[in-house]
Amino acid sequence: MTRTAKLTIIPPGKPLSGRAMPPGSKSITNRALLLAGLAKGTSRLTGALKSDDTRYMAEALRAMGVTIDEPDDTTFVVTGSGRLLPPKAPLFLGNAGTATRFLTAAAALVDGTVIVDGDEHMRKRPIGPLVEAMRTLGIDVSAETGCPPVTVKGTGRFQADRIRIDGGLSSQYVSALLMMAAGGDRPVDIELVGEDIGALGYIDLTTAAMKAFGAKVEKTSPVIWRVEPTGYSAADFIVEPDASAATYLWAAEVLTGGAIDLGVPSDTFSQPDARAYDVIAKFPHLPAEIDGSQMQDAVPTLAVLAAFNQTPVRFVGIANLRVKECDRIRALSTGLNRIVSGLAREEGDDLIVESDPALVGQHLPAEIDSFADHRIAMSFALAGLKIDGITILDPDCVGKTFPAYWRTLAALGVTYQDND
Ligand SMILES: O=C(O)C1=C[C@@H](OP(=O)(O)O)[C@@H](O)[C@H](O)C1
Ligand SMILES: C=C(OP(=O)(O)O)C(=O)O
Repeated sequence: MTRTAKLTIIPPGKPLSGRAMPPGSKSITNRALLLAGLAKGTSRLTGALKSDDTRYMAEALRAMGVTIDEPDDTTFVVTGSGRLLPPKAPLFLGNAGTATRFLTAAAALVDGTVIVDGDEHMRKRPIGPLVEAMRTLGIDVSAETGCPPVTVKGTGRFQADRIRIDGGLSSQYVSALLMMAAGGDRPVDIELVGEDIGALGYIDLTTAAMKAFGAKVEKTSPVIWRVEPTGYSAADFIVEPDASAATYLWAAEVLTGGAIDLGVPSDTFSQPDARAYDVIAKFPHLPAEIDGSQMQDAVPTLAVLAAFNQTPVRFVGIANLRVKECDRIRALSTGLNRIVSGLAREEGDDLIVESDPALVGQHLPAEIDSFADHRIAMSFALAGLKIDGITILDPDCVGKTFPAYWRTLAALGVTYQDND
């Protein structure tokens, strides 16, 4: 299939209203796929996301002997043998952080060699802290550059009472070790070390998914989780809609003064990004400072929204946005300044957005580089709802987590000029 090079958004000139469902959660789908793959028996995952990131996870599990059927667009039927087998070739995981980090740790449960690799973007995303933590358990694992590819020469077992991990760069390292730990042969304490961790809510998602697949995990202190060596049992599991995807729809609603029914109340999500709802609801009076540390994937949405706010907004607690699919702080400041020079600036790892409500209705032709990052493409599309001339480069990159994004906006009344 050929990729669309660019897409220009035509401001709808009216409130966006109607029904628009976000897809299933990427974070929860990739946890459930792995846990179902580690279990013995058949699990049925419904409401799941089918996108690049979850396809990479499913393909990797198939390469390790798991049977995965896909009876419809939102269901995976996963049959595991209780063991992952060594794959014949390196696992290629694109730029899926969850799949890459989770499978690196799970590879320790394989008796044989697993090479975990990704695309050129993933090969720049750090995995050193996870690799180091695994090494302290005597697992033979190496990542020459501190980023993928990672080679794990597992024996199917590991010896550990305690694993210390710094989750400052990515909470996914912690989630990966927690999910691995239930496959051990004695109880393990996973202890967070280091100053800070990105969204702790992702750890809660992990422990909730583990419990749904029969694991016993308990938080014994603010920084320690005890995992019992239960392994996993097959389960039927419902994946909730994706809260990060929901942020674009919530923002589209307030920006256009519309009424979009997502089919799911904002307070029923268990994912960290649902916190963004209350912030978005304050528009056009967003706070002067927004701490993005506990809702990181919502920051691009909030930053583009901030451009239309009554007053400037400083985003803090977002340093690890520099090691996501791209350097998101740079991508946001670059894109906003392309619309109007001076609209955003970086101060260390903070992003300051100089709001300008008068942007609305202007003709400001700007080509926005997505940097192959779905969230940059999806958030700048919001600017195109109010400014004439916004063109998103590489719009197909939304396929990472929200393949129906452009169609979803179209169903609400947004039209495009296809530049190809
Ligand atoms: O655990 C997860 O599902 C995720 C954790 C976050 O990443 P980091 O932990 O790397 O910050 C988030 O940005 C990512 O989209 C999904
Ligand atoms: C950071 C993200 O993804 P991941 O780390 O799972 O690649 C994201 O989806 O915004």
